[in-house]
Amino acid sequence: MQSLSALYDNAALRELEKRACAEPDIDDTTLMRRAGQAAWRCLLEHWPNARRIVVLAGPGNNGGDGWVLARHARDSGLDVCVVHPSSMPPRTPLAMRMAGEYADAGGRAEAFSGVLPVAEVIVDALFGIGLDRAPEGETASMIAAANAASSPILALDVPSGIDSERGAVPGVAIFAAHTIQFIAAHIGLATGAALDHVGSRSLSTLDAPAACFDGFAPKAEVAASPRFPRRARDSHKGRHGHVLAIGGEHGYGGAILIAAESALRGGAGLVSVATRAEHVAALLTRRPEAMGHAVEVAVDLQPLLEHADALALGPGLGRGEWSHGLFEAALASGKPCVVDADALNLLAAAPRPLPGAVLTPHPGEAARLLGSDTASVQRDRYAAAEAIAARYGGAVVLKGAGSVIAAPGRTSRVLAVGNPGMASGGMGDALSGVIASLLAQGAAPFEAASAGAWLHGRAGDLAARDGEAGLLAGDLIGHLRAAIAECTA
Ligand SMILES: NC(=O)C1=CN([C@@H]2O[C@H](COP(=O)(O)OP(=O)(O)OC[C@H]3O[C@@H](n4cnc5c(N)ncnc54)[C@H](OP(=O)(O)O)[C@@H]3O)[C@@H](O)[C@H]2O)[C@@H](O)CC1
Ligand SMILES: [K+]
Repeated sequence: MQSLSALYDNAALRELEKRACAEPDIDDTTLMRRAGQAAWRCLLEHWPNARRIVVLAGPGNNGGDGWVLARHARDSGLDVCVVHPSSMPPRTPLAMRMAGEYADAGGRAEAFSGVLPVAEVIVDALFGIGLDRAPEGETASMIAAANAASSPILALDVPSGIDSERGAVPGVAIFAAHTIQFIAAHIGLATGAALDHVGSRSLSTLDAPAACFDGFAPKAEVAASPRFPRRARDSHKGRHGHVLAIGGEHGYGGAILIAAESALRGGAGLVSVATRAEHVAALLTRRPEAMGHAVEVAVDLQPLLEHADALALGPGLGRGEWSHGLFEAALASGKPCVVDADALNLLAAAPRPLPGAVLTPHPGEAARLLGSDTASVQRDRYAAAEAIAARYGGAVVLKGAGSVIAAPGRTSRVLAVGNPGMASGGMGDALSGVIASLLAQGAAPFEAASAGAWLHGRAGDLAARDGEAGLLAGDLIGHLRAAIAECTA
């Protein structure tokens, strides 16, 4: 049974289409008819009162789906106009056939003249998985005109202009109210810039037989909510792990405080903090449950490392001599470790394999780890996360809309929780804390990364019920306990 959680790339979708067409009672025409009909049903479900619709039809089979929908809408008595680029009439045999059937039935179609007819719903069937470059000229104008109209847009398969494999938006792209995907969910619609364009999402499998999916692992999957066992009645703090948070250079005390508090709310039995002496009093005032230790030289870290089960290394760490010393001592301990913030920058400058670690870069830090640039990371977030995992050996959480979690030999996961209110200072420190907390409680790096990122996003969503703008890391941390409770058997 296919779901929106199993994500496929375009090669897989094309192969699935081929396999479906090899079934005795299915051919490519059947699939396109089913796609157009499923899209028509979807339109009716979302906009049952629409009387006038405009269908933007591109040259390929995505356009073909649009012509089928237009025919159904017309047969049902709606006022329908199909608009196609004047320079790009239907080009594939299937699209030509569906356009012909629509015309034979007396349907209205016109070449784009610069303005779109007025409509209550616009159907976007310009480009689907076949988009291979940024739309330009006339097609870019059609997309801009559709976005500028006040009508909601139903996108067929992919909002036109989106790279359905990578989530990137190379130029202009449709802002859909809803996107109905065909056969299987597209990996690129779950992360990055695409998220602002897809609207709500649904999937029609076009009744492709389940056997078509045999031997086909998804390229990625949407991270499911983690499951935690209920705590034993005779539990004690020694059973729930000891986190050591390391960071807080002069002038950067807030980050390490947030990481420590988040590690406590993530369920760790004990949390120690190794930081500059000036931050200890503030830490203990804010969170007396944490144990603050003034560490002025790396050697002071040794006894603390010995007692720790996992480390949160990097929040406010800085990049000076003190920072280097703590960074090297922490990694030399071989303890499970979250490497974040300045520790990622130190790692980028002195790369080494860290198989037991969880790296939590934002796109800028990811670019430094890969020796590339932020735009390249964002152009293919899956590839970037997987490349970091391959290069450094541990688990990776590439932060940003639709955070991607990767590790060598594992199917990548993408988060469907979280919200833009979380774009504020301290959120990354809170993520480090909760992942370190799970590492300390015994989770393996990939599971700690995935479960920690999910809890962080879910707590952010709970906090955002009071509004997104102005949401603070401290507000999110206040909801971690509830998020964990939701996931506890
Ligand atoms: N997979 C399945 O199982 C099923 C798939 N189905 C449907 O088929 C869709 C895939 O169809 P598709 O392969 O014909 O590609 P599609 O997205 O229509 O575009 C290709 C055309 O656009 C052109 N073109 C590309 N980029 C451009 C640009 N920026 N600017 C201008 N032109 C550009 C490109 O031209 P070219 O690059 O050759 O110049 C080519 O002509 C899929 O998304 C789904 O809706 C369903 O019907 C049934 C089941
Ligand atoms: K489309």
